[in-house]
Amino acid sequence: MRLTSACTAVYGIVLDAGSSHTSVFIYEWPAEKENNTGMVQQLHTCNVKGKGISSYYANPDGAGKSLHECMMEAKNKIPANRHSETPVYLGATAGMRLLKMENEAASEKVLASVEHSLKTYPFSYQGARIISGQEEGAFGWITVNYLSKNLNKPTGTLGALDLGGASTQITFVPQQEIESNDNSIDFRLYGNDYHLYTHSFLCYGKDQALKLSMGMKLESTRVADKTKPIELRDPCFHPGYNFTKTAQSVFNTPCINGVNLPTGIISHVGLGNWSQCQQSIRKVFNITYCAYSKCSFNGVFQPSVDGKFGAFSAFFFVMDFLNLTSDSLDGTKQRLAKYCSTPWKEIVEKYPQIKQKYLSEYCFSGTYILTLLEDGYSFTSDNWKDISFIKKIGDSDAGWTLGYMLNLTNMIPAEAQDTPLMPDGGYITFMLLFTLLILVLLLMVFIYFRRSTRQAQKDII
Ligand SMILES: Nc1ccn([C@@H]2O[C@H](COP(=O)(O)OP(=O)(O)OP(=O)(O)O)[C@@H](O)[C@H]2O)c(=O)n1
Ligand SMILES: [Ca+2]
Repeated sequence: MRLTSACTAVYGIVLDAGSSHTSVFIYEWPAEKENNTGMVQQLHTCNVKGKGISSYYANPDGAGKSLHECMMEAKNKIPANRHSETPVYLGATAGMRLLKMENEAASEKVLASVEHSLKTYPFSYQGARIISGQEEGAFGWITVNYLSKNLNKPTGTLGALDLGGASTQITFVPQQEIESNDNSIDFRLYGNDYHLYTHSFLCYGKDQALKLSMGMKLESTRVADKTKPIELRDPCFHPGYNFTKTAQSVFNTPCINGVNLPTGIISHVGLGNWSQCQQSIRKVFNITYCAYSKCSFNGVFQPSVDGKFGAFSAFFFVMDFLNLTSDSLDGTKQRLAKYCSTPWKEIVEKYPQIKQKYLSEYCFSGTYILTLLEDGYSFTSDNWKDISFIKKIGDSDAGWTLGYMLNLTNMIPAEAQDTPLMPDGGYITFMLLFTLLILVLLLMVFIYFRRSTRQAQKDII
């Protein structure tokens, strides 16, 4: 959507360099209203072709080059006279966090490549960096609350649930004390103090969770004949699904280590059994230890979920594809069970336009989402309705990028502002009309006095 107001528009660009892909977001706002909640809007978004920047670890130059088409689109969308003042930020998330863990030099080369590329465009380059999981969670929360115009009102806030390919974030204002400093973030925005709980689970995005889960299923498999493919009988894939994959393609991740995994060819065979699938997914959440009064999983403190939540990114993509964005928890389980047991052949016939790689994973992904929300975060059938699966709020995508830009451009003041710092469009119009009215009145008074003076002169004559 383009702003129609006559006042000058200001622009900002944020690149979301995710584990699975990069998106370029262009934001626009009227110069005079920058301190109001909900004023910044998404003008345009462009999906970079190909995979995320971390996939260029062996060919770092390719990472920078991959951004070209979308950056040219940005050049065309933003008026040329605003280019030099438009800030560009790139934030990389879990894919680059994992690459940094695995090969720091390679991650630096990839960042240098995107930096070099972004500096070739006529915008104001402001940096390319790996953002922390805490930032990712907190800025996602700011985005959804800014867009819902919750921030300068006394109303409750919206919790934020973000599911990516390689990590997942949960952020909300809890009722109870935050027992761990790592999970606590404080903000003062528009004169209100916010005490947030946030956690980012690296390796628990949906692509890495699939690898974890497949790895666990194979861990116990004894390989008798190394020349034969190892059979992985998987309840999370449709009956009739049968593909061979290299072990390398599945287990090439620092999220899986120290386990005795096969190296050759895997024959991945679907069983289509939802309840067994859920059982297998539960194993990726370690709930055996907790040093706090309460934990989600893997020993991470989590207070009870409270209030309403917006669940975006892959939470939305998957639940929207499965048509499960507005069911009860029980209804969701039943429909998911039916979907998982549908033969692979039928699924392929029903969705010929969707890439089979993605199509094959929706049963796993839907079950993973359900298990993460119910067993991991402790949502129940009572508060399931408090989760809204969303892509956008108004015209802007829910995600961390908008919050990140608002923060870096100092667009959210800590204190509430009663009077506008700069007169806005309405104020100027009002003052013009008021001045005009005074002038007309003065003119009328002047004409009246002249007439009555002349009449008085005539009367004397
Ligand atoms: N229309 C779409 C878009 C994406 N995906 C999938 O959703 C997952 C996560 O996508 P996204 O939220 O874009 O993750 P990233 O930002 O790339 O990953 P991360 O945040 O972990 O860095 C990926 O498996 C992707 O293939 C999907 O199923 N349907
Ligand atoms: Ca993401």
